[in-house]
Amino acid sequence: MARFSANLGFLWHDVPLPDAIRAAAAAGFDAVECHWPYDVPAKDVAAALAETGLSMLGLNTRRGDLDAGENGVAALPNREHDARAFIDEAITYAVAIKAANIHVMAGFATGQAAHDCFIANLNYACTAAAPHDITILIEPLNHYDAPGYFLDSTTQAASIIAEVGAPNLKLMFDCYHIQRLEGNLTTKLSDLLPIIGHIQFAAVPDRGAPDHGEIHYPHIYAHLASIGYTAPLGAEYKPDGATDTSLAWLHNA
Ligand SMILES: O=C(O)[C@@H](O)C(=O)CO
Ligand SMILES: [Mg+2]
Repeated sequence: MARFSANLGFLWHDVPLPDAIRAAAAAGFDAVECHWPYDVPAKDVAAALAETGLSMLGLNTRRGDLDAGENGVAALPNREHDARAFIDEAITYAVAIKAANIHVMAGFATGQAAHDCFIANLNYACTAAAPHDITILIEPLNHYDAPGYFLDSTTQAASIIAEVGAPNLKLMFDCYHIQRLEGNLTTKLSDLLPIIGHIQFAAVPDRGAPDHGEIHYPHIYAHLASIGYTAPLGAEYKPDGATDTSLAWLHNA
């Protein structure tokens, strides 16, 4: 039977993070994950996790200058100082709340200099994270929602993971983004299984609850079980209204 992690960047995003953790536990999720928890003291998040018994699976590095529309800086040449400060900050926070994964956000960039910069920053992140048993994740984002994002295919992600060659660098396979970019989810999940560190999902194309749209998720759950993937799947969707009224898919899974 599939297990699920509530992505609190989208689910219960309207309540403080510790309360969102409690809500996810009450709803029956097996774990939680978040985007950018940095405004909340780590001790408050750790206390809610201890109280509920849930694990925080992951968090993201900061995006950078939001007013300037940044969406990560790790592939931005000449921003190494910020990229590494964000990586250090994410590791410190992840250690405090015992989070297993950090998604290092690449940003809007293209070309060889961006590639070289991303590789160097990922090397830095993997080396710094390894003593804490933290895995670094990279996530291709679809170019409808995030046009110009540096990482936009599974082929590119697999090639970067091979080039860095660190055992703690893995792919965040977000079924929503990969369906919009490439499709062929069943085969891609099998082929990429050795480098997958975490899986997320949502309906396509509206990014709503995973109970409608062009992906039949019960097939994906069964396929993942058949290939031995048993980690919680990250429900990273945008509820149409209150999160609590969007959970029929969870109770029917
Ligand atoms: O899919 C997403 O957008 C997220 O997983 C994320 O980390 C923020 O861009
Ligand atoms: Mg995602």
